[in-house]
Amino acid sequence: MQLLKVIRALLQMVSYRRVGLLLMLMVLTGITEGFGVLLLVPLLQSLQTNEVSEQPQLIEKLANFGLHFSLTTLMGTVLFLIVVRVILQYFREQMSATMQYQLVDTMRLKNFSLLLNTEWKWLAMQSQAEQANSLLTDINRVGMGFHFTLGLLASMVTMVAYLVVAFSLSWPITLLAFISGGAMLWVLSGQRKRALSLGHQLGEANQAMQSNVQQSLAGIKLAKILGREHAFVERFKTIMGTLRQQQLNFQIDTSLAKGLFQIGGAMLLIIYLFVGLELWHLHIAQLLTLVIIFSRMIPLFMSAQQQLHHCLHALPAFTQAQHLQALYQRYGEPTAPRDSAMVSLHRAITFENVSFRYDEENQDALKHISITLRARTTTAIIGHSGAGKSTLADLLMGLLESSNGLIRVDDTELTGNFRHSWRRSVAYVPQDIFLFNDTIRNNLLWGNPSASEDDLLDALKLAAAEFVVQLPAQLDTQVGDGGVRLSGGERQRIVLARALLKRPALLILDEATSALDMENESRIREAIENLHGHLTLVVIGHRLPTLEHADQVIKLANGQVIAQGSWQSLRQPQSSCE
Ligand SMILES: Nc1ncnc2c1ncn2[C@@H]1O[C@H](COP(=O)(O)OP(=O)(O)OP(=O)(O)O)[C@@H](O)[C@H]1O
Repeated sequence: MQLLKVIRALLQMVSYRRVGLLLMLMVLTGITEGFGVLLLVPLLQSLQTNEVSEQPQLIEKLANFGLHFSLTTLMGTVLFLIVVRVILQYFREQMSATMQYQLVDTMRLKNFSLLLNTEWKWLAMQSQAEQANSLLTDINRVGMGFHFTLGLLASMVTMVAYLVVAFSLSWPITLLAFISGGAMLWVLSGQRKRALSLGHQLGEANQAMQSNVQQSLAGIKLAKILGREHAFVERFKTIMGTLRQQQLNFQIDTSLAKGLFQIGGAMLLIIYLFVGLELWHLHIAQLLTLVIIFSRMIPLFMSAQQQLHHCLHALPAFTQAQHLQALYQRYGEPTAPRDSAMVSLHRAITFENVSFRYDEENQDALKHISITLRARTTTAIIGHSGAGKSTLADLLMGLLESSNGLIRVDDTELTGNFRHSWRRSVAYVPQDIFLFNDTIRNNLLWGNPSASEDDLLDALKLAAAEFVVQLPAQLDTQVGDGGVRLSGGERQRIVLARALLKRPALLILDEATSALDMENESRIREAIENLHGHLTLVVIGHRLPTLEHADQVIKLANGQVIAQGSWQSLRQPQSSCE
């Protein structure tokens, strides 16, 4: 029942016209297959007697329409039908594959877009491995499941064609075959349930593998330093073993079902032959054709059984993808207007008694914050780890929405659709530098695709990153994966240049100098000084080289503002920072 619902949902995702056309191709293939087999009766008779004598009812009916079969026309027609069937099958398979990829792309694109549109508050707490596994592995499994579903449909249509022909030859034997085949399916129903549960287990094992690979890659440097590579390899081996065992279990289960079906099928064929010849005294040509039909139906039945196994196996992957899709929709933001204009900041950003809490179980991460950040001034936010600095930055950017209190950009409340427009007008240099494995030029253009060569060079200069023009390939230097070919300080300055290219109304530098040596720190300080007075700047950190230049310093502790003012006023002994 669940499978039928899923098939309906899947078919809705691909074009109905294609589904209709595919079904038509399946039916046509079934008809040519059935008719070709039916012609075997007179063909077998003629081989025995050298003339076409007694014919099946269906063929006799065709004779009423003036269609007569001689031995040569019979042979020619059988051959013609085989060719037609092969051509139809070719188109059917092409179409199934196209539909499978169309489905995978549609699901993947939809889930990926919805994921990107979720509220940061929710997204920040999700497992990245789970999302990656669903987008990559699970949706691929759904595609495979869909492929097998279409195969199952095709097998069923062909079986119906065979059954019609078999009924027209001898309905009692066909009924017997139908009932015994059904009984065999019933006997194997336990195996189908096992396929479903193996599907669940395989999904979990895949996710564990994905998460392990991601974590190992992220921690590879640390593992090398600590000499713990073997620990990663051992963990990888354990998860790989589990995954392999799940796959093997499924394979064993499928082979077992296949073997049982083959033995059962052979036994049934012998029973049909005996009953047909001894009890119902059927004509040998009819009986032979029936045997041909049933012996073709047995592998068809078997592959239908296996296709059903594969469909059931893919079912949990579909359920998981749908479950995540529902979550993405539930925690989605209102759709961002694509062409919303950049917002300018003229007077100030104000927080009025703002509090924020990540979830009900936790305490407020920020409590009763009332601050003002005047346009084109520099504000430094300081405080110990966990004080709430990054949360405050996320609220400033409109990434998070306050749980209580009001945030205003000039006179506009930072809520609803305005949050999207505001986010586009803000630039952010995070603690964890993010660079694409591409050239410096393309990394910069990501900040502003329409920037000219001069804009790029100006931004690099402002960010104290002129070193780029000294490089042999200059802007076309490849930065490597995550920017590994550059030093930490160089990466940070390129990211700063990229942020500046956007010409933001507000620029936030989060721990911009935390990992830098003295020389690089002074370069960043130089960059920040360059920017002072040109745009609204917020600098966050534990240790700040720019405090003297900040127009105001806000000190946070336990989510509250405990001191606020100029650097000089905060340097008094009772309010010392760091
Ligand atoms: N995604 C999250 N889910 C739940 N709680 C969070 C989340 N992010 C931060 N917190 C909590 O909010 C509080 C403030 O964290 P925040 O990251 O803003 O501090 P911070 O001052 O930026 O710290 P650091 O300097 O270490 O980055 C902390 O108690 C932290 O545990």
